[in-house]
Amino acid sequence: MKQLAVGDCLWPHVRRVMEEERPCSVERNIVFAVFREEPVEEFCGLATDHDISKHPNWIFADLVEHRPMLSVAPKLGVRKALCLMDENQLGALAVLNKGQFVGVVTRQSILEVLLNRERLLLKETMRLKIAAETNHEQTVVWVGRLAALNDAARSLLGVLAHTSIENELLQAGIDALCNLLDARYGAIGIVDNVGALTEFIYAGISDEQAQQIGHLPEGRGLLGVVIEENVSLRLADMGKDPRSAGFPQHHPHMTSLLAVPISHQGRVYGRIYLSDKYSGELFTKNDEELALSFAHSLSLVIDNAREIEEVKRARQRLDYIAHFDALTELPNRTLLTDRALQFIAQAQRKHDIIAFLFLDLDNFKVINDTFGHAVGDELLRAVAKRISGCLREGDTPSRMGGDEFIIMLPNIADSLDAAKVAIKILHALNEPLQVQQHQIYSRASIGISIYPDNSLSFDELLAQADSALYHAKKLGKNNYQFFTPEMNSAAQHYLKLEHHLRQALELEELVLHYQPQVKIDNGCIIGMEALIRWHNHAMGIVMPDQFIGLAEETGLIVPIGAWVLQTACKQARAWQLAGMPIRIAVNLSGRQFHRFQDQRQLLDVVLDVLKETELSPELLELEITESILMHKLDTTLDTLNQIKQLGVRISVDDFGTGYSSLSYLKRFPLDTLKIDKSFVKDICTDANDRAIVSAISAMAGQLKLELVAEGVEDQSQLDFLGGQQCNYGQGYFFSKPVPAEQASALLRQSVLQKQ
Ligand SMILES: Nc1nc2c(ncn2[C@@H]2O[C@@H]3COP(=O)(O)O[C@H]4[C@@H](O)[C@H](n5cnc6c(=O)[nH]c(N)nc65)O[C@@H]4COP(=O)(O)O[C@H]3[C@H]2O)c(=O)[nH]1
Repeated sequence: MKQLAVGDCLWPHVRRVMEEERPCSVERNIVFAVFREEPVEEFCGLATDHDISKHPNWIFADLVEHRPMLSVAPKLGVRKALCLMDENQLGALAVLNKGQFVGVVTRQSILEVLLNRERLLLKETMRLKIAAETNHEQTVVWVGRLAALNDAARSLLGVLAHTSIENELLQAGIDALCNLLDARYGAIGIVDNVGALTEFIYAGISDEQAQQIGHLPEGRGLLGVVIEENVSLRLADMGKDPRSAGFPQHHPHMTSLLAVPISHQGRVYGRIYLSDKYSGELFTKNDEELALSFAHSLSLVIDNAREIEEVKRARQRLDYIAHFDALTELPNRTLLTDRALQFIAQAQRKHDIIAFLFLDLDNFKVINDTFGHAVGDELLRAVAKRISGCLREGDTPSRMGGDEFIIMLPNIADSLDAAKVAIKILHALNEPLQVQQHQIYSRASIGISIYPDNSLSFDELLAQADSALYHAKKLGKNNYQFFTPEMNSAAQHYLKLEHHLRQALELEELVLHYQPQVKIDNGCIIGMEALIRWHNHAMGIVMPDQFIGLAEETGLIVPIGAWVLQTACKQARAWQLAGMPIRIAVNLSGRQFHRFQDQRQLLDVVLDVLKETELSPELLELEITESILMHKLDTTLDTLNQIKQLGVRISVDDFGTGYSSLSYLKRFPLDTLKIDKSFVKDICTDANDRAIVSAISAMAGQLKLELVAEGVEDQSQLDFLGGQQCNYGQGYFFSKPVPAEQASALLRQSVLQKQ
């Protein structure tokens, strides 16, 4: 027979993943082939379910990094591959052909192919046996074949002896043995150190029967004798043997029995039994030898597997000690360094930002001296927990020793995010910790460095975070500092803004200004856009561009947005009652829209406001951006349709600057497009802008959408727009956004002009 090569034994359960992915739910026996994006899908290693269960928080890049990168060619013989796996304590090897990933070979995939081969050989032998009964000459051939079969079985078992024990393999083993010896029933039972049955692999009986039999304690009946006395039994009618009393009653009736212990050097690991040949013949001495040979190999497998298990556990322990801090169970400096170097390498390609926070407790020495080391240790554990509770899943908190912790935040949007995490940690540590019977305040200081702004080198970044920490301590402790003064002042400004914005609604610092939207051919006002202004007592007037983003990030956009809607509708209702019914346009930002939408609130808020202010729905226009439309398409469409059904108008703001998919214009229930002011600005000098505005005008005309040109500042722009199918304009040429009173005056004037 042809020698088996690894290419013939590829494992079918292989999943391709990218190195930055994080394993989620892991099915047993899946092997992950890990690739990196550049150079084009380069194979970088394997990760198994075992690796993942050892390090559940690692991304694939971490897992691959800590596993020997071994690969074999498809033509390599299976024995060599098995030796390689044993030598390196690996359950799977990558198969590469000229550097290209072909697949994965595992112990089990090799053994399954071997067993299949054996089954084929067995079938062939049976065929020959039948032939031999009719043709005497064939007997010689059959004997030769049987010897070959025994050889094959031995070599298979020899291989088995080098592998770990797997239920599927035991199943294949008992099936092959039953076939080989023509037995109706058979089972392998493995017991643990205290004699309890841990595995029960059977053939010829139902699962239900097996369940009842498999749960019975060992040490009873004939099979108990085999284990307790470490002897084989070969009986013509087991019912006649008085020792069979207590044999599992749920088993189908058995007459002849062959039972052998699975033992090695006096230690019994279990037993194999076979019973009732189909032919009605009794088990022979030869049968017993074959079963014993199988049992012997199996005992080597189990012996080996238990030893490997012990070594593995010891290795895992060592691995853990090498990478984790024993006191807090956080990663230690070694693991942090490993991860940081990986993230930095990745960040170089992806232009990510990484923050390193160096944290040191402000009063640890005093606490240690006052309450003793046991309390100190417990405090450090509690602090580690508090720090971890402030972080996201991908962040790495680590302990350097003493009361020093380093926290790595990969993938932050900007350095301000690091400041926010630092504040969160400081707040968390400002709450007292209950350690034994003591309530302890353990405040901290934090120094922050940022990759790549401060440095590209990990060592330098740590030194910078340390020096920032020193600065924070000098400034009076319980605070954080960046390595550079610019970052500190940017963070301070941002936090000041946030602090004030949180109070802006309550202190009634927000007001709306209104900017007219004008019909180009007669100059009459047809609507007003509500634009928010913030008059802060300390900072003066703050424009929306400076704080809407912050409001979105902090979630303050929800109450602020509701206030804008309410105030604008109230004003529009007042104008309606004063005989000047015009449309009021209110901006909805992306976060505001989707945050509302997630909570199924947007529709409710609009309904409530319309009810409360009694404004006619057709006088309200919600301005949304193209990006809102492109996000969560289906739910967005639903929400907009519901809003539309109320009679409220919908317009697309800053049209032309967002995603250029035009298909949504047809799908969504839109009324108005607002051409972005950047196109209008150079309309008289830039032929491209002119072409864009003409195209948008023609398209809006075809789709029966109203068109408003934003940012109209002079007559020449207006003249050009007048020549297009653009009926409405908005901009400084007509009026800047003005407070409500001035807007009312403009409206009255417009009404008079109309009359
Ligand atoms: N250069 C120039 N600019 C003109 C002209 N005419 C109007 N503008 C300005 O262009 C902006 C138009 O508003 P937007 O595109 O909705 O852009 C708005 C909108 O996206 C957002 N915003 C304003 N108020 C709110 C609000 O209540 N809620 C939300 N979510 N966003 C708002 O802030 C952005 C900026 O608002 P503002 O600073 O008021 O700036 C306004 C307006 O003052 C002109 O002729 N030339």
